[in-house]
Amino acid sequence: MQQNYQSITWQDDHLVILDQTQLPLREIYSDVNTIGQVWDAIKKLKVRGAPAIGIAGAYGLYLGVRDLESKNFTSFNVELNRWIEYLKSSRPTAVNLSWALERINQTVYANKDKDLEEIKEIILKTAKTIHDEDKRVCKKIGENGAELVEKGWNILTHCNTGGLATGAYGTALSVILHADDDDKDIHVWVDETRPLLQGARLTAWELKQAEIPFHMITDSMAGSLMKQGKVDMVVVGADRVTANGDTANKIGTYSLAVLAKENEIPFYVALPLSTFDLETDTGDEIEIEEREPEEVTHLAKTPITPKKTDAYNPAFDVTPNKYITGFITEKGIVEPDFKKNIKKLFEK
Ligand SMILES: CSC[C@H]1O[C@H](OP(=O)(O)O)[C@H](O)[C@@H]1O
Repeated sequence: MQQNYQSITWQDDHLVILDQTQLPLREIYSDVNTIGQVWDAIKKLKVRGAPAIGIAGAYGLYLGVRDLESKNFTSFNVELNRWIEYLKSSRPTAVNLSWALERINQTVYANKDKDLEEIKEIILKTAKTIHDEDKRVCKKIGENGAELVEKGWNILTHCNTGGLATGAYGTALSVILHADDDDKDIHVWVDETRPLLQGARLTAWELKQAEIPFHMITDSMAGSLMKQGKVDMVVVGADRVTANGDTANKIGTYSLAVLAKENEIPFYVALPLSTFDLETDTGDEIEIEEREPEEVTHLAKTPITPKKTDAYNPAFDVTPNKYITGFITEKGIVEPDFKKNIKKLFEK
């Protein structure tokens, strides 16, 4: 299976990103040369999707320290951690950003006695490793998840969780890509995913590229399709899964999970281990990003409400673990007891 596009590429001495705000109408690749441009790209969802945000943040940290002329490691480390907090402020919910930055921070500290220029190169090398690992991990997630899919199934998915949202292949969409590759003759119901329409704009674009049959639906149609027996499986991505399996994901995911339970439809969350947050016990503690009301009151910058209309715009919601059938990871399928079995994923 070939994906002939990359959401993020490191090219010589800078990042090149596929600007996801321009898809599906325009495929615009932009050069990103500074940490500020990385912060802006993440904030404006030019780069988006939990794993892709982590990868971009890792390269962004290198761009932030590359030209530092610190007197010693201590002053270098102060600047490094200042940039880590800066990058984290771009979007708080997806744990992959803080996971990637913390991994680099720990690698730097383990090499603190090295020459500062060598440490900078180690930061870039670690960013590239995180990027390459994500590609392999997402392929494995797809292979593991495809085994759950039966021939002829109709699969419903939400938001965008494909190669655009990761290093390659994706998470939930990787399951769909690999099920199709295994000749499972699937069909996909693609939630448009208001307000930013990641489903309509990005998942539709990726499924067209993969030549996988799908129908676009409005978010409000999902329940009725389930009730009619037209959905065999729901698979979504995640931005942060806590130690007990509570899952933060794109707004609208909770409603899908409740509807799936009501209609006895398997509901799976596909994610890399880097999206689990074992430091957080339950979903009640997850910070949910609130975005500008204009994303709700406007469509493609055209107002769809009367002037000065107030709007509430949480980017994510939290699905309690009781609504989740299982987690599809690169290490296999995780089933309840989630607290126990998620912990086992991380045991050596
Ligand atoms: C594999 S991407 C995970 C996750 O990220 C998306 O959010 P956003 O488009 O705001 O970055 C969505 O929640 C996906 O499920």
